[in-house]
Amino acid sequence: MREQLLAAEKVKAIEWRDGALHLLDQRVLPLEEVWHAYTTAAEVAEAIRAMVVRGAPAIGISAAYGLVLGARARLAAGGDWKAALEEDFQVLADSRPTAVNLFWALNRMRERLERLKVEEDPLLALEAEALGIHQSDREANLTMAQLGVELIRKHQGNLQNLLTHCNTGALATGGFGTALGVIRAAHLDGLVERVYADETRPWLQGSRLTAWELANEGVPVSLNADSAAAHLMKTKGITWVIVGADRITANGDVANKIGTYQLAVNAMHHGVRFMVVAPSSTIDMALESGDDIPIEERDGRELLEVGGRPVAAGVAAVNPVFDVTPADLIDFIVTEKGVVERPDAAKMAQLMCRKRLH
Ligand SMILES: CSC[C@@H](O)[C@@H](O)C(=O)COP(=O)(O)O
Repeated sequence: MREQLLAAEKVKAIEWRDGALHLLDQRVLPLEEVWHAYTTAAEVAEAIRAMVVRGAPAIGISAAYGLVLGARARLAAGGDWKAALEEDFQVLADSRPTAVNLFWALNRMRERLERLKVEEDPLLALEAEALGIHQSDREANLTMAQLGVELIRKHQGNLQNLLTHCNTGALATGGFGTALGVIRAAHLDGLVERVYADETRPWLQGSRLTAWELANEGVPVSLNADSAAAHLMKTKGITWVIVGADRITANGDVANKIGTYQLAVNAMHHGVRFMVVAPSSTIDMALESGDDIPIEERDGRELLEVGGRPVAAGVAAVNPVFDVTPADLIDFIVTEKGVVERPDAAKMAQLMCRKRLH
């Protein structure tokens, strides 16, 4: 199946070429396909903050390349370039708070920096590390897609109606996708009747990105208002909710796009299985539980305006863009190291001791 999945890898959102980071602008999809080139760490940080690039793994990969750009400028400036590079680490780390992949990738870059030997070219070494982070995410996607499909096949063999939230596909990762990777692979395996894609207010990752990715591949997809999910679970024979994650804590709690928590509550009520798909770079064993995860709050204008026009003038808005699903509402966490069923602290610790499966 791996070969089949590789052949199906079409859309890319991140490219490193000619010494620059090229990002497909996710703010204007699907109406326009616009690429921007970035040549400084500060520009990459701003692209992450403004959500030109988004999705936990994609943010981490972009930050790693951003650090390479920072190192290039600091080396050219001479002097104590490693000390000066700390500013770039900081500006990239400050771009978004919730997805731990960002900090994981920056830590990996820092570790590589600390391991530099005198005879090594620092820039080549850091570039190789960033490329390695990108490639390993791509491979993790393929492994998770296979594991997720096996789970679906094991639990129900016939055609499935699946529901997903936000965008977790090629646009959000270095390769095939996490949750959407499982869904795409399930479709290739002939297991999908229909995918219900939550529109994912307020930023509309579902309408603008997930529906686009699935429609491009001929996957039968229907877009629905987020608030329709419980009704659809009751009336449309949905068997799985499949979502990604931005941070998973040591006890198996999962932070993901706002609205995920209510999906999990509803899935439990309706006997619908709940699968979280995320690479181990999304797991933060330093945090005991989801209560410790910093939840990003974005500008209220995302709610108060539509296309720049006010729709609810004169009131305040509260706009947390992630929520935390408690571990006891989750049936499976699928990672490239294996699957955890009914996650808890002991099972998460065991998972993290395992090697990657491929
Ligand atoms: C593979 S992506 C997993 C998550 O990052 C995704 O579900 C999500 O919440 C993305 O949020 P976003 O605000 O679009 O960056």
